[in-house]
Amino acid sequence: MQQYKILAINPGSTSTKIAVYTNEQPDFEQVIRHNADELKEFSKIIDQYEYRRQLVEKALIDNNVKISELSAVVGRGGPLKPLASGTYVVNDVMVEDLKIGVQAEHASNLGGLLARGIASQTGIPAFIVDPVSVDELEPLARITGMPEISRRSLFQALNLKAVARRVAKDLQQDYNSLTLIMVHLGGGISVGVQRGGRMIDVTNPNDAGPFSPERAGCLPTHDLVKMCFSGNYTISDIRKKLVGNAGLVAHLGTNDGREVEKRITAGDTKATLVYEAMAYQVAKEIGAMATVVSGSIHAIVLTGGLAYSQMLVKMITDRVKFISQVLIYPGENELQALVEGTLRVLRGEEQPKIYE
Ligand SMILES: Nc1ncnc2c1ncn2[C@@H]1O[C@H](COP(=O)(O)OP(=O)(O)O)[C@@H](O)[C@H]1O
Ligand SMILES: CCCC(=O)OP(=O)(O)O
Repeated sequence: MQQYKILAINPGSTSTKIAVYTNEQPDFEQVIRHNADELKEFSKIIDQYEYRRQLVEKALIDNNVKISELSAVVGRGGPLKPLASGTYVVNDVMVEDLKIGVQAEHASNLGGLLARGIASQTGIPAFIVDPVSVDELEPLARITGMPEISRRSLFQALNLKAVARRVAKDLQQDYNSLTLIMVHLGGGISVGVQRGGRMIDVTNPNDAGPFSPERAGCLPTHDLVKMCFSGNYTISDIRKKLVGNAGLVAHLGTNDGREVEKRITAGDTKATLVYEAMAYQVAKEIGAMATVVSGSIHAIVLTGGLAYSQMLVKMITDRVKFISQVLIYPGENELQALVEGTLRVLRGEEQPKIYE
């Protein structure tokens, strides 16, 4: 079998996760942490490019990997224009959109740029896989009660698509024949319904659905508008109150599910109420997504870091198990998903897509 060596890069707000795989086998995985003081000097996320590139290249040297040995480099894709699921070549048009943050500023915009920057040194291909702007929404799912505002498809597509493939394999079913409710339980939470290989409805973790460890989720609109016009907050304050300083962080001062569970076990009633409320909102959204496909579902799938939590998983499962079986795939496995998407293209199992 041909051997492919692939560097995968997943930039997050406080870390850059990297891995080198030979085919499906990891040679090494490393989390490079960026402390808040180091990041403070960059006014925009995009300005961190050079700083993060140098750290990735140092990690390759530390792990005895030469760029010249690599077959391809792949990065997590950011909020680009709405696009179909798949593996994309990082081309000039994409580079421009990643630089300007065409739908939003997000650390994942650095993924394609870092992949291209490193790959171009030896002329190997650079890819992204299932960026957060994968958009397969049905027309019905886009409409709101305010014609000027449509619902947008932004979610943890990379993990949810990879896990849906794994579920199909484990159930020995064709990926395109399954109807699944897919739930990413991470720092942000998204709940979607995938039918025929397409995520036909999904909540954007940054402005809808359940609250999460660090995001506010769906809010009563009038109260939010009143807060925005109160004169007490800048736009940046409000953004932080919605994403970053919201959810468990706002209620309990931590974004760590393990810490919350320690408090619950020690008898902290506030922690219990807030954690249960988060599970309640996730379950309610799963119920809503079940109506999208009239209840005809093969499985509800829970994934992401919080799916490691037996306590949270039980709280959710107790409320939704009447709908369908609940399958648990803990972790976010994004580096592996990037490598899998790249291998499908290098092996000719899938055509690479071109971003326009
Ligand atoms: N064993 C566990 N029990 C409870 N919570 C956990 C556990 N492992 C991870 N988490 C929580 O999962 C969340 C992070 O999930 P993850 O999918 O890694 O998020 P993201 O990639 O969005 O930052 C954090 O709140 C973390 O505390
Ligand atoms: C922008 C939507 C996807 C998202 O929220 O991803 P993270 O949870 O990784 O920030």
